[in-house]
Amino acid sequence: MSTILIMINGVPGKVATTILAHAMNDERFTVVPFSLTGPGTEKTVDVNGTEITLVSPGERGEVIKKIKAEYGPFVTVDYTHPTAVDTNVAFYCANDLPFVMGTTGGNREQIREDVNNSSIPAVIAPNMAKQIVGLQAMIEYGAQNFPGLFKGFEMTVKESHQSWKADTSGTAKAIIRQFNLLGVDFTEADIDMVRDPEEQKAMGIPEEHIDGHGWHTYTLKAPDGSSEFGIVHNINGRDIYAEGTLDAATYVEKKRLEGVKGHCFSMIDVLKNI
Ligand SMILES: NC(=O)C1=CN([C@@H]2O[C@H](COP(=O)(O)OP(=O)(O)OC[C@H]3O[C@@H](n4cnc5c(N)ncnc54)[C@H](OP(=O)(O)O)[C@@H]3O)[C@@H](O)[C@H]2O)C=CC1
Ligand SMILES: O=C(O)C1=N[C@H](C(=O)O)C[C@H](O)C1
Repeated sequence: MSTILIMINGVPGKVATTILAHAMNDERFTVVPFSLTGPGTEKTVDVNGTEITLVSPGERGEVIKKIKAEYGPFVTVDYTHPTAVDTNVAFYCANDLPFVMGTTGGNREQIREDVNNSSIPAVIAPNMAKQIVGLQAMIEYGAQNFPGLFKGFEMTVKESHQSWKADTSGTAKAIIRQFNLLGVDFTEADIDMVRDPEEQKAMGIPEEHIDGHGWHTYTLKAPDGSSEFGIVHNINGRDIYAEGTLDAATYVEKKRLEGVKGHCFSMIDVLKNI
């Protein structure tokens, strides 16, 4: 059976490197040993004994032509930086690189429009952990079938991540949008973001995961105070994102082979079809 060629961008970043290590151990994939990265000065990095060549933003136009000529079609996975999302998507669309976008941030409407106007399929989602995607699907079902169910309820949202995270949680933003449809009055600005390690330790986040976690709590209180509902998803480390990301990569490859062009899929699409 032939394997799927995969290039993971954002190495030596934390999540990109984790996903790369998982892909190397997954018999469905062969890794393209290049990674489009940021302006850092490293030229190569060793990941589990494989040398990955890092391609800086200024070099990528030339290098990608050579990679395509040498390897043929491959799936691109992006775990880079919120400030890089818009230009990366424009680059993937312009160079016909079907992709999985795990990076949060950017202009989400614009990136969907870019894909819709391109010749490639893509999966775009702020969370690739399949159990969280399942939870999102349940909330979306509620929003579509019982709009206004939580009207008048008071919502609080707390999300905690490693101190250097560049943006507000993309997952929290996506879940809030569904709760808005369920009737809750809440905006992204109301999210309680925790980035202070001391506060995180006091919340019970294990010391070894202060530098890599995503803890989310959503609570809803009835207007008369008589009832309270809660949703919690607490993730330590980054391994949980690998399975969903790699399933999304197989999905994008399947869509490419089917000839799908200019279409954005979600992780809920992936979950339903894998
Ligand atoms: N969808 C999901 O399930 C998940 C999404 N995420 C998201 O993934 C993203 C990455 O997170 P994380 O690994 O923790 O971040 P890191 O800061 O550890 O890594 C980001 C990497 O991106 C690189 N980078 C910066 N600019 C560019 C550019 N223009 N093109 C390509 N690469 C660039 C950085 O390079 P340099 O050091 O040179 O700047 C760095 O290597 C975040 O948006 C995060 O929210 C995280 C977990 C799960
Ligand atoms: O930066 C992270 O770490 C994470 N980012 C995603 C988000 O912004 O929601 C997903 C997860 O929470 C981890």
